[in-house]
Amino acid sequence: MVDGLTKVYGEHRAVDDVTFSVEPGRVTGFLGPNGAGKSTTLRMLCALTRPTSGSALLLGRRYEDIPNPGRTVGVLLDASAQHPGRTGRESLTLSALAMGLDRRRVEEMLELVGLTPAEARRRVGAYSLGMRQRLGIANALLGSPRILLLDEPANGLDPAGIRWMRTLLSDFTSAGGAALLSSHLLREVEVIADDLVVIGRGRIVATGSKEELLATAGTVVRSDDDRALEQALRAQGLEPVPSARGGMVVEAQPVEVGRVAAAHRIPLSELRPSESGGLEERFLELTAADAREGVS
Ligand SMILES: Nc1ncnc2c1ncn2[C@@H]1O[C@H](COP(=O)(O)OP(=O)(O)OP(=O)(O)O)[C@@H](O)[C@H]1O
Repeated sequence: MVDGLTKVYGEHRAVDDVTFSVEPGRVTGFLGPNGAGKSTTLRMLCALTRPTSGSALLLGRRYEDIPNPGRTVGVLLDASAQHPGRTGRESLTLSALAMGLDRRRVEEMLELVGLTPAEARRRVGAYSLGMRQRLGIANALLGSPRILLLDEPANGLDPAGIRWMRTLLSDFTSAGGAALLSSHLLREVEVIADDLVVIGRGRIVATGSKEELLATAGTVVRSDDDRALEQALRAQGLEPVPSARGGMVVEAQPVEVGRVAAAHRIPLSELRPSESGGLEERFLELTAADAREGVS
């Protein structure tokens, strides 16, 4: 779906050779720290930003080549961008008319996202962020699309709202839909997504099923001299990644890491399998280097 996608702003590679696909029947979480390139990627997918190179296809076609795109792909990029002067119902009705849909669909969607008739009569300008997100999701689902692209849809939702969204998306994917949703919060995505695409500084850092990424065996190691240990590990062909919590993470068994440290007489203060911290630890490790470089 996204192949070699790149967006360069001046000298800055906001999205750098990004390749991934979103499978039907699955919710794919697009995870990365602020500024990682998530929104730019989503904007390129729906033709709001022109790629510098690479391609972004939806069911084999570019967004701009899809006739009546709302019936193929539902998009929510910025819930706050909805017209503040219109009521929720007006906003959905206009979209329904533009897509050639029956007005009854508007009522169905209002009900689906839990906006009451009284709320639907209020102007969007008076909505809370959570209500705007619900309205935005209703808008995205209006045309019964097969693909959903949602940028930070859980923003503004409380924990109950996030559970609601999980159910909604799981109904969508059970019917064969493919959903891509971005988030900078691992906790949100962990609850909702089946697959993960992790991005940092415009580049893909990891992709796979949530379980796969959780299960990736690794070792957390900390020593008196991390620099020397890092060099020793690299000399063995290993690739230690500095951890956000100090020390480093290595894709190898603890015993293997321990042997390298012993051979170089480097005292260790910590040596353990990394799975314990789950995806969070992995996310922090994967993005630690990006975050640090971003600060300097
Ligand atoms: N129109 C633009 N002109 C110049 N730089 C841009 C433009 N749009 C985005 N960028 C830069 O591209 C990088 C990626 O931004 P993007 O909004 O895609 O990140 P993000 O992962 O969605 O983060 P956030 O969650 O903060 O929105 C950032 O460094 C941003 O400053």
